Amino acid sequence: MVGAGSAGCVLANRLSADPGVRVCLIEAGGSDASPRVQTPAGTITLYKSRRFSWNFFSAPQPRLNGRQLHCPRGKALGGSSSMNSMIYIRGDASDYDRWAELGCDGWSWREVLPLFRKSEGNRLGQDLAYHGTRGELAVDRARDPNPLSHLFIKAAEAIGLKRNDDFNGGQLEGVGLYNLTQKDARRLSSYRAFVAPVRERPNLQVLTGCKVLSLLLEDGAAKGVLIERDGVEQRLECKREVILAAGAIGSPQVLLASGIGPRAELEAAGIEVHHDLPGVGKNLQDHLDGLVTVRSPSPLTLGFSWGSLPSVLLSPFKYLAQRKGWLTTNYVEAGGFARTPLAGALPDVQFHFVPGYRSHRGRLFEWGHGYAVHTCVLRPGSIGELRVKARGEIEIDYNFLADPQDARVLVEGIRLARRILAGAAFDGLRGQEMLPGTEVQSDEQLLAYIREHAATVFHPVGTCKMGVDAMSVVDPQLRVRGVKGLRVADASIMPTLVSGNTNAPCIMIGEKAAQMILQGGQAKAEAVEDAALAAV
Ligand SMILES: Cc1cc2nc3c(=O)[nH]c(=O)nc-3n(C[C@H](O)[C@H](O)[C@H](O)COP(=O)(O)OP(=O)(O)OC[C@H]3O[C@@H](n4cnc5c(N)ncnc54)[C@H](O)[C@@H]3O)c2cc1C
Repeated sequence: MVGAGSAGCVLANRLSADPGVRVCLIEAGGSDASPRVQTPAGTITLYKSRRFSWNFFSAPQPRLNGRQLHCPRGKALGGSSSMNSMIYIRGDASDYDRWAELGCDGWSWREVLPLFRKSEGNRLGQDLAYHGTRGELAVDRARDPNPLSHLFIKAAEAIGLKRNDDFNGGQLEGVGLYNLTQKDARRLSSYRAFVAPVRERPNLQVLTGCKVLSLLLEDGAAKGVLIERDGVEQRLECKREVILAAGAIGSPQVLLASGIGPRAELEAAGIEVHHDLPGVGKNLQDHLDGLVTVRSPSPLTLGFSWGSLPSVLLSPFKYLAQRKGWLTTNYVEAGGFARTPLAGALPDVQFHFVPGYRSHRGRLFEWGHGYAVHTCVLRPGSIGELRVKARGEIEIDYNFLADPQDARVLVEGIRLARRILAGAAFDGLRGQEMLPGTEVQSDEQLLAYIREHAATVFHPVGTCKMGVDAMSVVDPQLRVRGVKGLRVADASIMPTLVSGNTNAPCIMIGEKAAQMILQGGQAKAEAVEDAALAAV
């Protein structure tokens, strides 16, 4: 298995639970044993970390003033679940029903809900029709939410948005506190939930610091992988199958480097074509996001100032002694889903409220206080692609705003976010709006602002699309079309982007892949037994 991320870790757990299956989990990154990873508030120090992040940047985006957008992905045990903001959201039931309508049998909401429930260890007493309590993935609330997170909810209710105490309980729309993948105020990555507790299994081997360069292909079948460790290349062969779980950038990159992809592009990059599969790297989708950020005089908000110095200095002690205080925050404790005037029956934007100042200069830290709302386009129409370059390198082209409707939705979403922040709940806390800035009001001005400042909320998916059409890369059993012994199971297989954050859906994809592989193995064993009996 390639990649110990959100999907890879659950898959490694489920497969190795069968003593008859031997699993080798290969991860390019290293250990996750760092307070920056394990402490929720450490999350923002990871985005640009050279140790924990693949710091990808996109190709210049022509409709975003030629800017290259940052695309961090986790590079450590746990993958992106070791650097993400820990929000646990599944999306809308209709997301999965849409996959089924596109020909992905077995992936409708009714069929995937039991898999979400299986891995979940819900600690909030939420509706058992939707939630599991016995899974390894603890799901909790922020341990010590900032008072402003509650104010955001109050202000949103005041403009008519519904309160939602469970975004995963059958109704996405509304505002509330997010569920988080945390246990006792510590991050619970997919690695910590699913692999660390079973690492002693004799049939599970975990290799770190091993980058998979390409697949070993023989007679149209995957026989193993070529890895690089400490500058040395090595061949690892497998008996049964190779599973790529290297994420929406990593998995197509390995396929393309192995000569599996669009023929013309591979040839242009000087890569020998093993299998012409035109969909590899195509269908890239992500949530484009616009920020409203406001200064505040209040040291209640997260931020550095002389006023907040005592609480900042005390925070490590408060965390260690009580598991409370600043270090418990994931910075996006509250948010929700709303319909702009352009929406149909379903929400078209998601909010992430930050009870701290988000820099108007794109910095990680700024002196002083404030609060912010991120607003993203939930069901984007713009579709991008990954392109392979010489030496197998990848160019990420989101193609943002190719669909002009995305810009219109984002303009309306930012307006809605501003209306929330204008509410009485923030009176007394409100300072100057730094972005977009109060002078930015018309559609044209807001669009210009988006072009200059929009970013993503780090949810790339779809680059090894599951489906039954000519552009699909894997079939609904996640087998790579036209190559034997090879599957993909991670964010890349999503045919369409789900309406929400993507970690929980990736964990579900890992569960589903394991279920299909184990059932397939079972069916094969039974067929051999039947054949043997028939021969007697
Ligand atoms: C900063 C950030 C914040 C986010 N916040 C949230 C959030 O709050 N909630 C949420 O639901 N989602 C969030 N996401 C998104 C979510 O975490 C990801 O969509 C999800 O983790 C992806 O899972 P995956 O299994 O597809 O891949 P990953 O978890 O990215 O795993 C892929 C693994 O493969 C490894 N790998 C890649 N290439 C190779 C190779 N060639 N050889 C060996 N190993 C390789 C990587 O190092 C990585 O460990 C966030 C993402 C980021 C980056």
